[in-house]
Amino acid sequence: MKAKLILENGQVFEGRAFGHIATCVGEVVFNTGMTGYQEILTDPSYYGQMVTMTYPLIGNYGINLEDNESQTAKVRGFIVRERCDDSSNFRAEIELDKYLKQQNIIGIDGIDTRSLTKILRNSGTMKGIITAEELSAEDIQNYFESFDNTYAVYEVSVKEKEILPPLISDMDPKDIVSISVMDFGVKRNILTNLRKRGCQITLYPADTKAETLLSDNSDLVFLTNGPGDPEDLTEIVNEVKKIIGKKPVAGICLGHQLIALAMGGSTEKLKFGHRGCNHPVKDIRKNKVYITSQNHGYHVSKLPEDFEITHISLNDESVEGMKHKTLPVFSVQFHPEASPGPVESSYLFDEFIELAKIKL
Ligand SMILES: NC(=O)CC[C@H](N)C(=O)O
Repeated sequence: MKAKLILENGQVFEGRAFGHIATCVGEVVFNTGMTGYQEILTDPSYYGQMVTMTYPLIGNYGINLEDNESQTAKVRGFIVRERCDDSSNFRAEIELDKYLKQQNIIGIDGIDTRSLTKILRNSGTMKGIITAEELSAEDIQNYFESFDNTYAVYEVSVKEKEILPPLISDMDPKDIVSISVMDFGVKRNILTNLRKRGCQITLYPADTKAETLLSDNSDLVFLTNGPGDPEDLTEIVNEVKKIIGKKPVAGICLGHQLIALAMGGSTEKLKFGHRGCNHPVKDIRKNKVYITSQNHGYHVSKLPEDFEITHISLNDESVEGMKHKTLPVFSVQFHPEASPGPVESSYLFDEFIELAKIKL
C-alpha cells in the first residue's frame, strides 16, 4: 500500500506502508548501525520516535524473540530503504513485517533514507507523520500539534516493584551486590550485565520517592536510560538530589543526564543526536578509545560543579562520561551494554559495582 512520510518542514517522501497501517506522528531520527534493528525497535529510549535506518537493507536476518531489549516494540514508526521479508538466519522466528503488525507499529519502505538523513543532519531532527491516508493541511497540523512526549518515561517504566536475582548460581549471599534501579525504560541488557556480575536488582517505577530508595538497604542506586527530554523530569531530578551523597549513584544515558541536572549542571538538545553502534569515545583516564553504542538526542552541556569528565565523544567532543571528584557518583552517556554494538566498554559495569562497594 502506498504511504507517505511527511516532515515538519513540508518535505514529503513517498514509499509503501508495512507493519500495522495506521497514521502516526513522532520525532524522526536516524540510526547508523548496519545491524541491530531488532534491539533498536524494542529499546524504550526510542519511545515516541520514528527511526530511520541509514543501512539500506533491513529485515534480512528476521526477528527472534531472545534479542529484544524490552517486551514490546517501542518506536513510533520505522523507516527503511529496502525491506526484506524473506529472512535467512537460523535464529529467525518471525519476519519484520509480521512482527511490526503484531506490535501495532507502522513501517514505511522504499524511502531514500540517504537523502532523508541529509535533511535531518542539516536541519536537525524534526517531527514526521507516516500515513497511508490523504491528509488535509489541517489534519497534518493537528497531528504535529498533538505530539507530546513529556511523560514518556512513565509510560515505559515498570508499574510495580520487581526483584531480579543474580545470574550466577549458588552465590554466597554476602557476595551479592544489591542495586535499586530507578526504571525509566531500562534496556534488558543493562540489567543482564549487572546480574551476570552477581547483582540482585530491585526495579522501581519512575515515580518512586527517594525515601523508599534510601530505605531498602541496597548498595547502589542506578538510574537507567529512557526516552524524552531530561528537563521535563523535574520531579525525578528532585528525588535524585536527595539520594546523591547518601548512597552511591550510577547512571547510563538519561540517568547520566538526570545526575547532571540534579547536581546543578545543564542539558541541551543535540542537532541530530548520536544513534548507532560506531561512535568513538575516549576514556580520558586511560587515554584509550572505545567504539560505542549510542542512542541519545540530548547531552550534558554544562558539567556540574565538582565533577570531572571521564569520557568524551571523538565525533563532536561532547561529554560522554563524568564522575564526582569526592562522592561515589559516576555516569556515562553512551551504552556500555551495547545491544546492538561492540561490547568493549562493558568494563564500566565493573566500575559501577566498585562504586557500590563504597559505604557512606
Ligand atoms: N538512551 C537514552 O537514555 C536517551 C536519553 C534521552 N532521552 C536522550 O535522547 O538524550
